[in-house]
Amino acid sequence: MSDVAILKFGGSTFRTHAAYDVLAAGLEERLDREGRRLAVVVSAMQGETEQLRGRLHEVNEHPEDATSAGMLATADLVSAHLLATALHRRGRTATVLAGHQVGLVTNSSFLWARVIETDPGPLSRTMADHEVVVVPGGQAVDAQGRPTWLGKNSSDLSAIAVARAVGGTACEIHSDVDGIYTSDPHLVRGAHLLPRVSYNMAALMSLYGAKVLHRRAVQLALRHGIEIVLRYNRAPFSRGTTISREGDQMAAIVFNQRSVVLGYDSDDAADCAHGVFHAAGIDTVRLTEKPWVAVVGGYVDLEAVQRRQNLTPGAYVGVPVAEIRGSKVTTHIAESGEDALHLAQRLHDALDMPAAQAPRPHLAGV
Ligand SMILES: Nc1ncnc2c1ncn2[C@@H]1O[C@H](COP(=O)(O)OP(=O)(O)O)[C@@H](O)[C@H]1O
Ligand SMILES: N[C@@H](CC(=O)OP(=O)(O)O)C(=O)O
Repeated sequence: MSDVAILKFGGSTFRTHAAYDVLAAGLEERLDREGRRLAVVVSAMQGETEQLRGRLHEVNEHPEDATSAGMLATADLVSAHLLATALHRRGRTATVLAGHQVGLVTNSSFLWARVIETDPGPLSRTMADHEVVVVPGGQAVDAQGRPTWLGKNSSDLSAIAVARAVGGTACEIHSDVDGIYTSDPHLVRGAHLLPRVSYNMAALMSLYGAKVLHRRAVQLALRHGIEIVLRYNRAPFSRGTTISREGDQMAAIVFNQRSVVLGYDSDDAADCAHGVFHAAGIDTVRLTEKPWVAVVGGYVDLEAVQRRQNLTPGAYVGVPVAEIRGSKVTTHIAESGEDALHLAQRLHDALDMPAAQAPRPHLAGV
């Protein structure tokens, strides 16, 4: 289906209900201009997924993963229907393909599910008689048809999976930034746009917590040769970064104030914890300087995971801030999320300095 454009709009696009009509107008303009059909993956309205998580935890502090998956994924479904109805109001043909309809089958790791099978049939049949097919991000089902969630911020991954299913060679990801910057442009002064980034570098940045793109989405795009184009989420949807096999040499400071480093008594214990988190689908980095593991991006009920997996709980060490120069990564540790911000700013200010003059690695507790 080469006449389909695949677009993803993140939660930052939907801050109000009026935003759905604004986006519908933008999509309409594109339909008229290009004549191509659109597969549009949308995220929940900003903050809605976490609101649902809060409601769930009010009723049960430790809900079962299958329940959380079923509940959290509904936020994106609501968003998909709001966009479809905004398009209908403009007289366009649009429909929603939810997780149980879209053809993505995952394993039964309900909250961090991995796609094991993609059936292109539902999308191609539905695209044949609709101008726009809207897909809620993050939703899928396991082999028994039970709802699964691809994880926090996983709409990017859904978008690449949709691109793959429709045979697309590019996927356009829209957000409140027009691309990947040398650090989070909302938090670090002087961060600048990187126009061409390689898959490997984008994956490395998201592994260390750059929220702009989901790590597994980048890996899936690399595997299937799908170019990722990052764009701003308001008309004229300016294009900032292209991710493909080629990218410029670059340096960046990556952090997420929700990430934590956990410390263990021995390297073996740290290796074991890393393996267990990894098997559960949770993004972690084994920091080799010490028996430490960085759990990246937050939104993990660490207490519950450690208890269920029979893991000795790791001790809080701090918040990781990664300095990436080419393929070399130095992880600095800040004492808190607030400190991580200051450390990131200092490291970013020093990015253009020769390595010898740059600040030495800062390891908390060392
Ligand atoms: N290196 C980076 N480049 C660009 N944005 C970044 C980077 N690191 C973190 N971000 C953050 O990622 C955010 C976009 O991701 P996200 O909040 O998930 O958006 P969306 O809701 O549109 O998917 C930006 O608002 C920005 O603050
Ligand atoms: N419901 C998802 C939506 C998502 O992927 O968000 P975004 O595209 O805004 O990162 C979440 O909050 O995790």
